[in-house]
Amino acid sequence: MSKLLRKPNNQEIAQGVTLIHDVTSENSSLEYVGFKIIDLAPGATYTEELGKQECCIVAVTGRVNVSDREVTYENIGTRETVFEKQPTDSVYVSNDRVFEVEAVSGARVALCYSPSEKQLPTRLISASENGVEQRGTGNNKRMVHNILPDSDPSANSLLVVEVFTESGNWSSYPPHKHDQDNLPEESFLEETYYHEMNPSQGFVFQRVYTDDRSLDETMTVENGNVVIVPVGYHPVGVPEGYTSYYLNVMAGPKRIWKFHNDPDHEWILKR
Ligand SMILES: O=C[C@H](O)[C@@H](O)[C@H](O)CC(=O)O
Repeated sequence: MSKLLRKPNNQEIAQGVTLIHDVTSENSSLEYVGFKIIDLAPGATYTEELGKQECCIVAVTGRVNVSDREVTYENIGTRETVFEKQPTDSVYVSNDRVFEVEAVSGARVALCYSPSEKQLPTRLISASENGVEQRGTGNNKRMVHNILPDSDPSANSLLVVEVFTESGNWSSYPPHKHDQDNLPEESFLEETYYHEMNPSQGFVFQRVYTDDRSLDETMTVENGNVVIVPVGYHPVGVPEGYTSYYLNVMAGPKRIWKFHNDPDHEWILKR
């Protein structure tokens, strides 16, 4: 199995708290992005103390209360399944803070991390603030919810977005990359993909590859899998009959999303 593909790992870490994914710089080649998925039973609480990291807490499904022990955001979250396709609520918590997530209902929560030195205010990013984009044409259409885009100054290095791709369509396509710290041409952002499919037995194909093909992995990605994108192009293809969801976390030396399309396939955009 590719080292870029992570399957769900249901590890109960506290009463009613199950760790599904935990991508760190210790167990991956990533230096900027960290990512967790936790499932919380009703009434269960997850607490974490942040060092020099910031965290975007995304209520993927279900409802939670989020506190940094100074302010509490109650009953956040908007959906029982991501395939309701409506934006959800998130909370940004900066470095050197503690946060607590308490489940109001059964909940799945994404914890999206990146480096942070300058403590910024804790902030609710309400569903209504998500910028919704219909991106692409033909069989390249997808819907994007911008949760924490580079246009939002709330964070120091973190970018968070979720993407819905319908049956028979492609996303992150034409293939693009952002693995060079070479602005204004391109920024360097590591990335993680947390994938879900509807119906849940579905799969998508995701390729992660570099111009010189020193990295070239094509993965069958199933519901609940994570794909790690340290470098390279990273297109996703969705088979007929299924809807794809993924949550992206990006971070790098500069908080700018400036990607470079694969020149072999950029003609797609010029039809
Ligand atoms: O670089 C960003 C990620 O690859 C996705 O969020 C991608 O941009 C989604 C898309 O445009 O299809």
